[in-house]
Amino acid sequence: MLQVQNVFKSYLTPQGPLPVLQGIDLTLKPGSSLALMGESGSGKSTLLHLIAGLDKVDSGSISSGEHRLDRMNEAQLANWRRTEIGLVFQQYNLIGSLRIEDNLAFQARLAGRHDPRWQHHLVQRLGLGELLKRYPEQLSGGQQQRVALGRALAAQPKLLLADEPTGSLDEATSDEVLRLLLELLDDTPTTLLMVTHSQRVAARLAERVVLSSGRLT
Ligand SMILES: Nc1ncnc2c1ncn2[C@@H]1O[C@H](COP(=O)(O)OP(=O)(O)OP(=O)(O)O)[C@@H](O)[C@H]1O
Repeated sequence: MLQVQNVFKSYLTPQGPLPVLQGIDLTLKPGSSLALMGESGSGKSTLLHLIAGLDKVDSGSISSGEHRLDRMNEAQLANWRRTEIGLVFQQYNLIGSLRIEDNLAFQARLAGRHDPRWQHHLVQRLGLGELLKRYPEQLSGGQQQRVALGRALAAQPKLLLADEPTGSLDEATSDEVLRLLLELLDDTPTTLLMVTHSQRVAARLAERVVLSSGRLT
């Protein structure tokens, strides 16, 4: 279970501190799925980055079991990202110099959890079997995003953080990618936190929260 408690975060700007998160409370149960919505600039990516351990809170706590992210040093945060977090972005972020099969295995290898049988299962479920020897630039956007999902899930993360994962896809492709993701998550204890601007996408997840004026509603 991931718990965010009373989290505040500001950025320093030339005009002074810009308060972005002003008392965020959030609980993510294992296996749950939550859509994080809110206007552009409301702080959705900021919150995702804090949970991913890519940035630090000003105050408040983020905890997962006995792990306290807000008390981790850089090496511990790097380990948190490597072993517990799967990240998926709007722009796929595959490694251009690696074939699809090696992109898929990349994070699982880093996490020390490469499991050929689980990867094979993901390849089958995501329909990537014909594409394994290709490079990312030889794939469509929807295909690349399926690889990015496979890469994130291959490492069997506790938490999958997805920042507008269907934002670059047309409606039909977006629906297909989301369907595959939700089906795959049914087979795992992985929790999904997804930033989306789309009500259609948000409606497919179990829960929805909106970030506004630094707070969740
Ligand atoms: N590194 C930074 N330094 C200064 N200000 C920042 C930084 N990162 C983000 N901000 C500001 O913090 C606010 C929240 O940004 P954030 O990217 O979290 O919003 P968002 O809700 O994800 O937006 P979008 O939907 O447009 O992606 C914005 O006003 C943004 O300009």
